[in-house]
Amino acid sequence: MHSPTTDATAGATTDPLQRERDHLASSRAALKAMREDVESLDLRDVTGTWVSAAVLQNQIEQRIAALADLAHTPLFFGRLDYLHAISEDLSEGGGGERFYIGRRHVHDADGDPMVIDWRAPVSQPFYRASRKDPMDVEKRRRFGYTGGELTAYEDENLSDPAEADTRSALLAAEIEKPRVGPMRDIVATIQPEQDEIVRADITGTVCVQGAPGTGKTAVGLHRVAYLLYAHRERLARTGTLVIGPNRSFLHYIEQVLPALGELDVAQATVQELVAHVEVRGADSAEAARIKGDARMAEVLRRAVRSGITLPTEPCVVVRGSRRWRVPAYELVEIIEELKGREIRYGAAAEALPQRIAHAVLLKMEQGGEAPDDRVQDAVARNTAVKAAVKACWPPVDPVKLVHRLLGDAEFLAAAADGILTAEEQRTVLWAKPARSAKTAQWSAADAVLVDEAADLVQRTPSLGHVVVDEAQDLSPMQYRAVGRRCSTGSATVLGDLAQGTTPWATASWPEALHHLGKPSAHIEELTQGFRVPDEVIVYASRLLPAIAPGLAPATSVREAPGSLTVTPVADDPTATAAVVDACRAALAHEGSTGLIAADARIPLLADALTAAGLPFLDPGTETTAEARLTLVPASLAKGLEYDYVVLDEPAAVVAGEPDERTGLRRLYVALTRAVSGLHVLHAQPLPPQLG
Ligand SMILES: Nc1ncnc2c1ncn2[C@@H]1O[C@H](COP(=O)(O)OP(=O)(O)OP(=O)(O)O)[C@@H](O)[C@H]1O
Repeated sequence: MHSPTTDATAGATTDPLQRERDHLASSRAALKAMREDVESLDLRDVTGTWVSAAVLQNQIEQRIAALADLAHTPLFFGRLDYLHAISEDLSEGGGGERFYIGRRHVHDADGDPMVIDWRAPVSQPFYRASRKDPMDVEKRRRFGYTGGELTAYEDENLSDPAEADTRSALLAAEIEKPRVGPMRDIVATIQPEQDEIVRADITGTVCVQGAPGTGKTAVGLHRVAYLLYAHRERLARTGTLVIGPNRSFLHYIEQVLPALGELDVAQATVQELVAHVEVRGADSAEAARIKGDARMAEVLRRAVRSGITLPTEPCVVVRGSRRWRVPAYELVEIIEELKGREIRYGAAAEALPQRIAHAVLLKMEQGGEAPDDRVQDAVARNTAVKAAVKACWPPVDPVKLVHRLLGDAEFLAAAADGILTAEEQRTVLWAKPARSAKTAQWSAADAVLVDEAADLVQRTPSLGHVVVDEAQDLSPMQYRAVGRRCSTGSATVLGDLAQGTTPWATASWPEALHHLGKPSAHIEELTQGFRVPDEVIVYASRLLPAIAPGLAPATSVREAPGSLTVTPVADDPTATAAVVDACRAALAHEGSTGLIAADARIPLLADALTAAGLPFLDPGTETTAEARLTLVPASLAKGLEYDYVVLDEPAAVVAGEPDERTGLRRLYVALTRAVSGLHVLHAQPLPPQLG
C-alpha cells in the first residue's frame, strides 16, 4: 500500500495527490453548478395550481439541500480503476473505467459523472472486491482527509497477486476517530459482510444478530439509504420507518440519514407507534409479560367478536306500499358467512348492510320488480337494515374494548377461556379499574393491546420498509405491532439476544420473526466488532455463558492495549470521589466520556459531579467539544457509545434488575459502550461471572 504525504513542490500534472485534489476541486465546482441550475429554476411557467407550485417548490428545496457541499464531508472517499470498460447502465452513463465513489452523484456540464453515488451498482466493488474476487477491479484507492482537505491516499492493487494484504491505515483511522456529536455515517468504510446486508433485496426481510458494536445500527441506516436509492419511487409512495428503543437513541442516530442525503425517513419508538392512549401507568413484570404474549392476540380477537349476535327476528324493509322480509335464518347465514371470512371486523360491518340489501333485492326480483344498484344502496341505508346490523354486528371502539377487557373479570374470562389460566387472568386485570377509558392508568403493554384491537377492526396501513433496532427487547405483541406496519413491505430486524433486558426478551430469532409475520426472513450474524477494543470485549464476553449460552463472542478489529482498567475502591457506597476522579482523567483525553451507573445511583453521582464542578449532559443530548461528559443511567445505555466509559459499581447495575440474568445482561450492555477506554470502579465484589 502506498500513502504519500503532501508535497507542495510537485507539479500539478505529475503529483498523483495533486491530480486527485484537482479532481476534487473540479467535482466541487460541478456540484456548485448543479446546485445553481436547480436554484435558477423558474416555477412560474411550469406550475398549474398553487398546490402543485408548493409541492414543486418543496421538492426543489429538498434537492438544493441534497446538493449542498459540506466543507467537512468529503465529496468522494474512494476510487475504482476497472480493468475493462463497464457497461453503460452500470456506470450511470459514464462508460469509463475509473470512478470516484462518494456520497452523491455529481456530473459535469456534459452530463459525464465526476463522482458516483456509493449506492450505484458500479460502486459495489469498492466494498466487496477482494484479491480472491477482484470483480474486474485493478486498483482500489481510499482517500484520507484532514479538516476537509484531501491529504493522503492508499492503494490496493487487487489484480497483483504479489501484493501482500495489509490492514488499511485510513480505515483504522476512520474507526478510531474520537466520537463527539451524533452518530456518523460509515459509507467510506462499510465492510463486505455489512455491505451484503445493506444491499440485500428489498423484497426479503433480513434479521441481523450481532454482538455489541458490530455495526447493526449503522448497517440498518445505510440499508434504508440504499433502498431509497434503488427503489426511490416505490418507497416515496409507501414510506420508510426506523424504530428505536427510546428518544435518546433516536436523537443519537437522527443525523445519519440526512448526512446521506435522505431527509424523508420517519423515526419512532414502538410506544409512539401505538399511541392510541396516553400511557400513565406501569405493569408488574409478570403482567407485562402476559400482556405481551402472543396468546393475547387470540384473546383480543375473541373479545372484538364477542358482540356478534345471531338474530332471531327477521329484518323487514318497507318500501312504498310493499314490505320485504328477510327471515332470521337467512340473516344467520349471511352473518355466519362473514364470520368465516378472514376480513377485518370493520370491513365485515361495512359489508353486512349490502349483503342484507342484496337479499332484499332478490326478493324484489322474485316479486316481479327490476331494482338496480341504486335501490340496493338505498335499502342498505334503510333504518330497519341499520338497526339489524347494529344489533348483530355492533361497532367496536378498540380503546373501550380493551378498557372493558382489563377491567371486567367476566368479560376477560369469556375471551380468555382456555387461553389464559385463572391466575394469569387475575394478573392482567386492573386492581382498580377506572370508570372510563379516558381516566384509565394505561400501561405501555396496554397500548400495544389497543393497537392489536384497532387492527382487528381496521387494517393498519403498511409501509414499504421498516427497520427495527434493538429488536431483542420487543414482546411478541410488539413484534405483531411492527409486523402490521410492514405487512405488504419488508423489514430489517437488528438485535443481540445477549442484550435483551425486558422480561419478555427474545429467546430465538425464528420465533420473533414468526410473530413479526416474516417467518422466511434471512438471519445473518455479524461478529466483527468496530466499537469495543479487544481487551474490553474479551472481558465483557466472560458474561456470555450466563446470559446467552449459544452465542459466539465478538472479535474486535481494534487492539488497544491498556484500554481496560478495573479499580477496587473503599467499601463505602456513598463514596464518589474515585468515580469523579476517573471522569476527570477520562476527560483529559480527546472525545466523549460516559459515566454509566445503576439508575438508582444516578442522583448521588449527579450531585457528586456538580459538587466537583464537572458539568454533564443527559443521554441523547449531543456532546460537543465543550460538553463531553454524559451521565448515563444503565437503563438508557443501550445503542450508545462514548470514547471513554467510566462504569460505576457493576454489582449495583446487576442488582437494579428483577433477576440476575437480566442484571448481567444490563451489565454486558454497560461494559460494551467504550471505544477507547473502559474504567470499572467497584466497592462491592464484582459479579463472579466476570471472573
Ligand atoms: N464498517 C465500519 N467502519 C467504521 N466504523 C464502523 C463500521 N461499522 C461500524 N462502525 C462503528 O462502530 C460503532 C458501533 O456501530 P453500531 O452502533 O452500529 O453497532 P451496533 O451493532 O448497533 O451496537 P450495539 O449492539 O451496541 O447497539 C459505531 O461508531 C459505528 O460507526
